[in-house]
Amino acid sequence: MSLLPVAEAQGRLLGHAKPISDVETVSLADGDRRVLAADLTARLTQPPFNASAMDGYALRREDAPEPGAKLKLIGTSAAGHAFDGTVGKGETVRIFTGAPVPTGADSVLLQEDAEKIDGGIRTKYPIRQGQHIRLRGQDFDENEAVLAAGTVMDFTRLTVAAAMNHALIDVLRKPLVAVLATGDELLTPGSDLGPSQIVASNTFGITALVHKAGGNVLDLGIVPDDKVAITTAVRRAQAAGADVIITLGGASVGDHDLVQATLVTAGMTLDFWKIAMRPGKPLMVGNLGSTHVLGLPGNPVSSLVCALLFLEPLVRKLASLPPVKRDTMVEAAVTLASNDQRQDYVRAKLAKSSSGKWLAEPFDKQDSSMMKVFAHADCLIIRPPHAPQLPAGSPCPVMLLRPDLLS
Ligand SMILES: Nc1nc2c(c(=O)[nH]1)N[C@H]1C(S)=C(S)[C@@H](COP(=O)(O)OP(=O)(O)OC[C@H]3O[C@@H](n4cnc5c(N)ncnc54)[C@H](O)[C@@H]3O)O[C@H]1N2
Ligand code: MOO
Repeated sequence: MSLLPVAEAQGRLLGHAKPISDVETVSLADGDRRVLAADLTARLTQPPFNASAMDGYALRREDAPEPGAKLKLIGTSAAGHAFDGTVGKGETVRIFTGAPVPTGADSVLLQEDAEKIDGGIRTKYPIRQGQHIRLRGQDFDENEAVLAAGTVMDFTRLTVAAAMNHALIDVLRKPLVAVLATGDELLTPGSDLGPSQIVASNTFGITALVHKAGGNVLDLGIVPDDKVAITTAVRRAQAAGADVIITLGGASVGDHDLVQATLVTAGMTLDFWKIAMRPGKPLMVGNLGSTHVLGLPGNPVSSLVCALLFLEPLVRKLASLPPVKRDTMVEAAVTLASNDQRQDYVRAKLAKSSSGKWLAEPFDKQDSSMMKVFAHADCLIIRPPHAPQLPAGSPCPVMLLRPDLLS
């Protein structure tokens, strides 16, 4: 079987992915990073009344055409406690920020610009008609669609949703990703390991990536290299309504690599297997009905690189979230060797040069089982298939492991 180029494999996977349209209702407190399922319209006009923007005095501009006008104090309007009379000729009302502007008044004088006199105030500065008043509806009107369907909620949008008097919002259901680790050798972290046993670590990185990409995880745990056990776990995922099933390990060609055959027997249609990339060559993609199936290699670095390139964009597309921008250009800190037919993702550190340029320096050891190197890396240098040697100082494409690193 020939190896599929990375971009073609990504295109095929994402080409089949349809954004989830199921709707659920959540409280605003749970609304961060959720995607609005429908336009959100205001349930009230904001501000609901003409309100003072300052602490001072409400008055009629025509009563103070010049500094030095004397006005009689007839009452107080505070936030939550309106003055219910009318400001007449030559009168003023003490007013505080956020309080309703009383009927009759058309301007607010800052308290710093007023001199207190017996029974009232004297204005010290010229007054502009309408100054320091927030007009009713200047922010938004009742029934106005302030946030459009598809908006990703965040701190500003949650605040305006609350101001629109919504306690609950309708959002798109999050994709559910079932994660299944396979392998007789695997035990959960913290276990007492016997000879030839290792810790199953990949699930934790995959889970974090799925959460960041806007999905939920159903952890199916660890199952042995056994067709019945794998099938049982896959049926559990289907019964739970998983949108994506991730298998970890058993993706290659060994006698214990049963995942693909088991899934095909369980009804999976294989779309493609084996990608022209390093690490991650044995990646398998198929579907079980409407459920996407991604078989990731067992080697931790391979599984996480595959997850960055395939799972993260898939989950974000299903969740109607925009792709994460991870690709950028830096400079090669050292000369990079020519490449073979597999697109290489080389674990590298980023450092700023004295002239302010970002330089990528690969780690010496690149084995796809080496998690420490991956954890210390900032980026993956992308070496396209058959790339010639790249001299130190040349522009060099990288994929950032933490997208805000260079900002
Ligand atoms: N004859 C060939 N052998 C291999 C090929 C090949 O083309 N021909 N491909 C190699 C490549 S490339 C990779 S990558 C690996 C991937 O193999 P599998 O997906 O079948 O992975 P396993 O054999 O199950 O495991 C590989 C390695 O990773 C450990 N592992 C597995 N699951 C986990 C987990 N959840 N957490 C942490 N570590 C895990 C496992 O113990 C193995 O050490 O195949 C090459 N072989
Ligand atoms: O390509 Mo594998 O993914 O060597 O580690």
